[in-house]
Amino acid sequence: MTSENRKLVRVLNGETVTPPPIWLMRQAGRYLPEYRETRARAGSFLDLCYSPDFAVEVTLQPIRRYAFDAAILFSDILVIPDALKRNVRFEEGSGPKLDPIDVDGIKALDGRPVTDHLRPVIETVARLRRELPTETALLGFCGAPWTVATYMIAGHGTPDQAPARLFAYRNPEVFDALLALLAELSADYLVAQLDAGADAVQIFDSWAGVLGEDTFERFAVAPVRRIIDSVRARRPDAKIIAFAKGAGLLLKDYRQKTQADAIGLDWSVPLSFAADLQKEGPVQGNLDPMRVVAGGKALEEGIDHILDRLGQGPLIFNLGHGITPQADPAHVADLVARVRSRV
Ligand SMILES: Cc1c2[nH]c(c1CCC(=O)O)Cc1[nH]c(c(CCC(=O)O)c1C)Cc1[nH]c(c(CCC(=O)O)c1C)Cc1[nH]c(c(C)c1CCC(=O)O)C2
Repeated sequence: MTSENRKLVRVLNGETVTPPPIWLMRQAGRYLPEYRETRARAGSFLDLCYSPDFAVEVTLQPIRRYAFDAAILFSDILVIPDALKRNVRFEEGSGPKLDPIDVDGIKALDGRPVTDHLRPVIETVARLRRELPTETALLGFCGAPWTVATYMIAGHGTPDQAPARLFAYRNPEVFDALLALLAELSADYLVAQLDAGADAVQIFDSWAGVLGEDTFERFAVAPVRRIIDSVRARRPDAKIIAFAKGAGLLLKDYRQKTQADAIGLDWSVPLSFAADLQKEGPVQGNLDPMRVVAGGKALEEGIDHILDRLGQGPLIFNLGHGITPQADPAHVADLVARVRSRV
């Protein structure tokens, strides 16, 4: 089967596919016992990301169980800061840690080694395309510059990204230079993933929701547009999903301003607004991950609301954010069965 016949790609081309293709953000992860088992064998989380054998294995695990319509490359958005020598590590239970960067550190950043550093990830993409069922789409991804920058500045996750917001107000030019560098490196990285066999790529702006109107334009929209323009200058047919979590009303012209093919929606986006956004093109989302933890009626109602409101147009069924470790794998099977039983 060729790329354009895979269901996810058909939707990205504007087609309404019934039932809609489904995949879940973080579908390879700690809710699966087989993931926890492989993770324990691999060593550190980054060892897992940089070992094509292990990364291929964990990417395939949720496909074997649920036959999702897309596999997402197993890696992390923080491999770019890791390639920039920010000493990224993942400590059990406390999230990612990096060496925080300051003005001088940003001025000294050297992006040249990034491509070499990320070669194992590109190898994983190539192997996945060979090993996946032919009907399964393969998604690559990167973090959006704003979201990646928030971790680089603070050195860890924060509830509101206050350190990055403050840094950006105090050092606007240096901050713009950081976003521009991250955009350029991310575009090269996405082109490499597409060339290795990814059918489409997703740009994760998980922290877009802490921005105001003008900073959303400068820090979220402009750098994502820069990535997309740079990728399309080289790969005009590249299919791109942009996910700006928490952006609310600012999603209104996000697709048009970034030129993304599809936009990802978190669960706080009202379905009436989502239906308006869908008139302009494909949308992806937006089930509350807690409904998958709860299961039963809460899960069924959430699925049905989305399919009732968005099922008549181009839709990629997904969660509104990543699946959590507490999710019961049996509830995921229920979710997939219910989406697929709708005609
Ligand atoms: C912000 C962000 C990160 N990473 C990512 C984002 C954007 C999406 C989002 O908002 O969730 C993206 C990501 N991270 C991971 C993937 C793999 C593909 C997939 O979706 O299955 C993807 C696409 C694996 C992962 N990335 C991480 C895990 C868990 C680590 C482990 O196994 O110990 C996985 C499976 C670690 C990670 N990585 C990151 C954090 C904050 C954490 C710790 C929080 C947590 O533990 O859930 C940074």
